[in-house]
Amino acid sequence: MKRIEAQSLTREAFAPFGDVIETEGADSFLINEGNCRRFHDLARVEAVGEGARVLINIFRGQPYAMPLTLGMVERHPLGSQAFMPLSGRPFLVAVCPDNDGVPGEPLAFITAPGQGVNYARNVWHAVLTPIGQEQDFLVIDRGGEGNNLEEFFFDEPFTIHVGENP
Ligand SMILES: NC(=O)N[C@@H](O)C(=O)O
Ligand code: NI
Repeated sequence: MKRIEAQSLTREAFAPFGDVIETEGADSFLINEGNCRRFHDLARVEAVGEGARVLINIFRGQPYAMPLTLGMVERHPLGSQAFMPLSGRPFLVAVCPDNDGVPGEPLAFITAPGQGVNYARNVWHAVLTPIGQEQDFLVIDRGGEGNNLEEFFFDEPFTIHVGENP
């Protein structure tokens, strides 16, 4: 199996796949008479198709063994999908470029505490991947009519490593 090393998550590196949700480097301004700072417009939410609406969910994810064996990625053709952890633990993110409907080699990222991600519509990604213990996430994605899930199974899985010396 081909080995993939997870890299630290940055807005720049993740930009082709969506948004990094974090306060660091974000536009912000004071509201509520100066008692609150609004970190503004952090990610682009998309919800298209018949009856499309934006859903706010909480996902309670179970941890995956590391290194991760990645055999399948998925995408949502009708909407974006954002994952914001409700605790400070890092989690694993994996995305793939699209080559005419077929995912290319994955890129893997380890989040820093306080970072979340928003997968842009139709971006190939691994399912929610907590590390080490159960973790809750606020998830914003698309509801409505139609099929919003496309899965791709790799002929040969990848192994994704976090923080090891290659
Ligand atoms: N299926 C579902 O709602 N979750 C996945 O889309 C995922 O990205 O974890
Ligand atoms: Ni998804």
